[in-house]
Amino acid sequence: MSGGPTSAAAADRPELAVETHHLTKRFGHQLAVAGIDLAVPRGSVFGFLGPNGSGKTTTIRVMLGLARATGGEVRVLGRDMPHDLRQVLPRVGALVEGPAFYPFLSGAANLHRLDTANRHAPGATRAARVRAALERVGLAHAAEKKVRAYSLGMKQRLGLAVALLCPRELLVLDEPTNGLDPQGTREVRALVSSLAAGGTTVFVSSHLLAEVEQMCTHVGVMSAGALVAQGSLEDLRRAGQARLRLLTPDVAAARRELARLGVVADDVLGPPPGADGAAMVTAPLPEHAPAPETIVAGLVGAGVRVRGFTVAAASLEERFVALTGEGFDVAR
Ligand SMILES: Nc1ncnc2c1ncn2[C@@H]1O[C@H](COP(=O)(O)OP(=O)(O)OP(=O)(O)O)[C@@H](O)[C@H]1O
Repeated sequence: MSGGPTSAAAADRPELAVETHHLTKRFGHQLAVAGIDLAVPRGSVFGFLGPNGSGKTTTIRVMLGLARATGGEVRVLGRDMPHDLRQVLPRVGALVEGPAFYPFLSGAANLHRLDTANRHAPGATRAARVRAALERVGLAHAAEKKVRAYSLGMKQRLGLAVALLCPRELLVLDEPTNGLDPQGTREVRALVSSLAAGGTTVFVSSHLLAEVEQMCTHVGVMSAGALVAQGSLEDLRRAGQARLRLLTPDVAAARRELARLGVVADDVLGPPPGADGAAMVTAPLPEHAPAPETIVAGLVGAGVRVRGFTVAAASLEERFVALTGEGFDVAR
């Protein structure tokens, strides 16, 4: 089942591991995914970031052929989904909503069972692959333990091990650190990095900005079913508006001078403790604002006593809050 119009269209963008066009999913009247155009570069670690209920899992389920789109197109590894599901799925490892394990079987026995069900997996190497997958997720010591005695974090790791049983071109991980303690979270991050270093594209959803910042090269931001931003982490950082912070006792004069320079200050917060009557004036810097040294010169020239002055790029968090109107949980 190769060739045809599907492959021809996909060949237009062979650099993408996942590509969607106007992908839409409705549940009755509810629009869960609102016409999104995802572009996941091959070789990237793509963080699919968004608050709970923003449509991440639904998108992933449609990508993997677990749910049908209401409209739009999905291509995974250059092929049409769900049309080419049988060709695509053996090349994709997925951890979505935790696979069902038999509680009365050991972790290793569960992996054996699942691997046997995969007709693309060579039986001769099964035992070695199961061992290696358990080692990679740090479960070698619990290989023979029954899954009913596993903690939530251990089950999550076992789910990851399933995705690692065979080499894959693309790994799709839905909230892989859910249920893991900080140590487990670090290990998953390291695992994702080592997989990416080996050339696997990793698509990982998360509601934790800090997590995405630490392990991803690219990010797509979902908000209420819409993809509100997408690109490399660097691009998104650059797109954030810089902010000026000025510590001065001459607030009114500072605001006037800033306005003259085209910079509109935010409302001033109370004076910081011990700042000797000075207050912090902050302002977003428009794209064509004068250079910081010009602003300082203007302020000094207008008689403003400048006790502190910084210009800092917006943090990714500020950028995302601006995009989604919501805060993200920040992993500590
Ligand atoms: N099977 C379903 N039937 C009806 N509504 C659904 C169904 N699955 C998801 N939804 C709704 O679609 C919206 C998107 O849900 P989805 O699970 O994709 O979000 P999410 O970003 O993955 O959130 P979470 O991190 O909480 O899983 C939600 O409002 C949800 O209630």
